[in-house]
Amino acid sequence: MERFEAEYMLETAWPPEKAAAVIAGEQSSGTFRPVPGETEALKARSAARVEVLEELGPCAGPSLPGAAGGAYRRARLVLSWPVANTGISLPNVMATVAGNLFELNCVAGLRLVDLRFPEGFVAGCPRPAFGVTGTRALSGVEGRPLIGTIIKPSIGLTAEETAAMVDTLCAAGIDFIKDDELQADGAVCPFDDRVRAVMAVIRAHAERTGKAVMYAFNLTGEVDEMRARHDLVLREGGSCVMVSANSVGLTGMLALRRHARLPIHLHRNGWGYLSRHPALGFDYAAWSKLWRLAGADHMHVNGLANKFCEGDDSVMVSARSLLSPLSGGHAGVTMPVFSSGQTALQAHGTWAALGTADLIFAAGGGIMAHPDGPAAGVRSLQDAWAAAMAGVSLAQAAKESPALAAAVRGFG
Ligand SMILES: O=C(O)[C@H](O)COP(=O)(O)O
Ligand SMILES: [Mg+2]
Repeated sequence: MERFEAEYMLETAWPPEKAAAVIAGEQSSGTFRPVPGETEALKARSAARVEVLEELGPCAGPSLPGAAGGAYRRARLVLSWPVANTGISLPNVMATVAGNLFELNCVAGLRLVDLRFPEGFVAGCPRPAFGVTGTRALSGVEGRPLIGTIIKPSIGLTAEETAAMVDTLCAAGIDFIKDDELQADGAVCPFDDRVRAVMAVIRAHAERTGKAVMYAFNLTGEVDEMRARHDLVLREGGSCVMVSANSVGLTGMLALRRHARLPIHLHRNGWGYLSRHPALGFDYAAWSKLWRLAGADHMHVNGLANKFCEGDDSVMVSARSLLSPLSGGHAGVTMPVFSSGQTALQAHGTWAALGTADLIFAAGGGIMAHPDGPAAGVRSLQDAWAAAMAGVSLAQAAKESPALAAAVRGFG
């Protein structure tokens, strides 16, 4: 019988084998007491199995409140479940691998670090329809990152003001623009008005230059709303939609994916409550796999020297995980979106650390707050990336690019 696996970092004061057995029981056929129907035959059919339990040594602990007391230690724990328990159902996999187990009192810390699915499960999920290749084809950008921005101020601009900003950005040669996650369908800038106003500008530039800038419209909402908003973007000639993962959940994402004819740009806002404590929640590689299986074409990974708490190494591990195949038979690559406090100053480091140009590099403040204005902001990012990929240092490139020189002065 095919099984899927979840790997955890477990912290407990209980004997680890006992804690592992309780977690496995709680997440499959068991509960706090044996119950009459829990026969050996049923357990053989449906119980979770402890595949690996490797003690990693003592720790100060407890990392989390409310845990049973004693001498705390850490262990690497791999559990498996029969696919028959959930079927090919990502919402139910989520309840299984990341459900009640986090609040068991034998758990002093628990972090989901990886998920592994059999080929048949991966094949049965929708997966990204566009990924890197499809995004490049639609945006016409090859051989370098898509240079992008987030409309700022995030919220408060009208549809017409947003379109005017898009006009400036298109004239400056930007590749990609997105709504902020706070801008969806509010009274000041209704979704439909924004799409119509922005797309008129994008189409006008495309007629002139032959290049249609990719705009990720934030359609986050209820399922019917998201479908209708997607259809409007498609009718207006748009090439991308954006959704907030944690707001719509896997079910909302799957409904959108099954309907969508455009790339889905997945914003991970809320990631902090899922990951910020190192002994709780998810590693990005595990969490993002569920969204990749659900069909995310682009996913956020922060960026080097970002404005949040995440360190550079973690950012790069996340980005590389998106570019790694989902399984032997299905690449399902999702394009990493570097966004959060990015400016022209992080291009060299990003290129050196990632070693591929298959990314979207999105700077909101880094373009809008450029000392010489948004058009110079776009230019500074273009010049920084061209220099980085040509092996020209930032200092050298800044001598030849006034926009880059101003970025170094303004953001350095
Ligand atoms: O939604 C995003 O990605 C952020 O708002 C990034 O904005 P910033 O580039 O100004 O940090
Ligand atoms: Mg934002």
